[in-house]
Amino acid sequence: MHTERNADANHLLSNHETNHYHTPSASEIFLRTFRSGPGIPSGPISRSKEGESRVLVLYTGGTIGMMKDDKKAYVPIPNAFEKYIRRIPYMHDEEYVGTRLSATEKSKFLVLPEMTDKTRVLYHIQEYSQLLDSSNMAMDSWIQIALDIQKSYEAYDGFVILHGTDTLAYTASALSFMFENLGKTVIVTGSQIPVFESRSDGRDNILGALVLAGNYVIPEVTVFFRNNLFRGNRTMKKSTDAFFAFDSPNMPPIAKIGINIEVNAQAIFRPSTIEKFRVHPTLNPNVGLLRLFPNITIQAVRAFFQPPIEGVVLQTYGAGNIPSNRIDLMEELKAASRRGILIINCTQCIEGSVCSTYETGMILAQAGIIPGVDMTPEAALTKLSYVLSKTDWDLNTKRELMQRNLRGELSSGQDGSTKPSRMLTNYGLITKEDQAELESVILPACIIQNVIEGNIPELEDLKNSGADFSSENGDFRTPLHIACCEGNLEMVEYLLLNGACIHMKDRYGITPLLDAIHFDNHDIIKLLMKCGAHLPLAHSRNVGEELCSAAAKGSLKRLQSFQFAGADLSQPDFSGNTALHIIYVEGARPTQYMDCFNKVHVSSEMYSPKYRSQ
Ligand SMILES: NC(=O)C[C@H](N)C(=O)O
Repeated sequence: MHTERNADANHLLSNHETNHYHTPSASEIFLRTFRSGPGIPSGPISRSKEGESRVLVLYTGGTIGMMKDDKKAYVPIPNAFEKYIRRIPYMHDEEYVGTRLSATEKSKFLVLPEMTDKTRVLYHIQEYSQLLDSSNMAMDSWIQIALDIQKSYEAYDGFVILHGTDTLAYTASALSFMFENLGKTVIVTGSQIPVFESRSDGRDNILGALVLAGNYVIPEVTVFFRNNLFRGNRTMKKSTDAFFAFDSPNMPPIAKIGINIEVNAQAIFRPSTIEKFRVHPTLNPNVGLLRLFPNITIQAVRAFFQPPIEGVVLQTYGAGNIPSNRIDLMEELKAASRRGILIINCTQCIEGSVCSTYETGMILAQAGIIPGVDMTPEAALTKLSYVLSKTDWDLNTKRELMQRNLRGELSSGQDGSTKPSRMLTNYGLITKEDQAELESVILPACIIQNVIEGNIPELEDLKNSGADFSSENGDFRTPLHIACCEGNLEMVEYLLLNGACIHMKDRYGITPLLDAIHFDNHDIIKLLMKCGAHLPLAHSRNVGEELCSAAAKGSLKRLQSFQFAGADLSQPDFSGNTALHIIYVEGARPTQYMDCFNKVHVSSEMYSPKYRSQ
């Protein structure tokens, strides 16, 4: 859109090309620097990050690990997958393991070789005792996967689920609902040809999934297939034999792997609550998918709506239409809805949404059938199963939630368009091209500046312009890192409610929680803990060092910071001393610190000089 200001800016720019005496304005400097300045690469830049990330791979079965049995049919083979992967040099760096990992870690972890990506990805493959073709998987399998991730949630940075492709879209959709307040990356992948065969898509799929899960915080259940990362509850299996077997027809991929990894930050479904991650471990099995077809008999429909059914996804024609001349059918649907059965209207088309454009669609909405918008049948069915299993929600709440966008599974009416921020407009940078080129450079810097200044109204404006509050600066530091150092509790709360991820690490492996600890911002530490922040496990030795150093300096405040962050205060430093030893040696009265240590088992041994001298 051209406005007067924009016209001014263009005028200034064209003037500049002809007028040598013109002094460039700030907007021109921005444009010249970032639009065509030398040395500005066109794609994302690879930056290296210190340290390692840990990914848990849950291997549930599927073609990826199958071989042919004596009847020449593919079946999953136990205890073969990891052995095979360990022998592939691009999947496992034996040398690194030999020199860097402890004896117990060596047998547990595989490690990806050094790449241009940010961290070394260590991964542990947990093979299920009963490997399944995904056609044999059902709700109990989804619950088991969810609980396994919950059990290991704090020990890993990200999760990869190896799964058969046939029912993968159901599993990914179900997990997306069962994971409440998810803060880490969960990727489901599989393959069309087993990894053991020379021409397999499985090796690339697992490699890509590991690189993404180990380097990016994408707090969603996603599906990685053939270089594309899709939102899990938007996916469907679209091909029985192509390597490009999955697609998300109503949503572009969240990330694409090519020479560069391109993550579409705008597409990520960000957190907007201050709550800890938890798993909702039950699902209601009394749900079904009913696909209409011309001449469907009323007996078939009636049989479908018999108890114990509680929820039905009705797959209708086109934009959500049903034969309006079938009075018997409409009466049956109305009666079922009156009995409290939730009926969701989803299209049989692969792409698009249901709406009330036609009389044949409008009658369904009028009969109390819930519009499923653009949900896939897999998403609608698993969402129904999740919603119906909530015992503390009444029927109206369940009806309402089926229409609400819970995990990015349906388009909520906003077209995703953004308006230019006041800041860019003030500089006259308001054309679409200006925005696109500059937002990746200017918006993150503006966010950080406003975070430092505590300017929430300005951040609101930037948010409406599409600013991403999880964006990283050159050192991978996010607005939340900065706010935690600044000690502005209100700002931290604002960021957490508006898409900031608590688990993002900067170049040196520092999380926002560690920043809040280093600045002894106790209220912020408590708020982050409420949101599910935790100390990185790989940091435990350093925590011992820091505790001892705090004790040596007599910093009760720092010890309390670690206490509020859930640290084990009896953790030793590299020489085996604990903070309590140091306090004792320094001659401070231990009672002064007792409030901090009351949860620590203080044995007389821990005080003894004998222990200290070891
Ligand atoms: N490609 C595959 O993984 C198909 C297999 N039948 C499964 O779903 O387990």
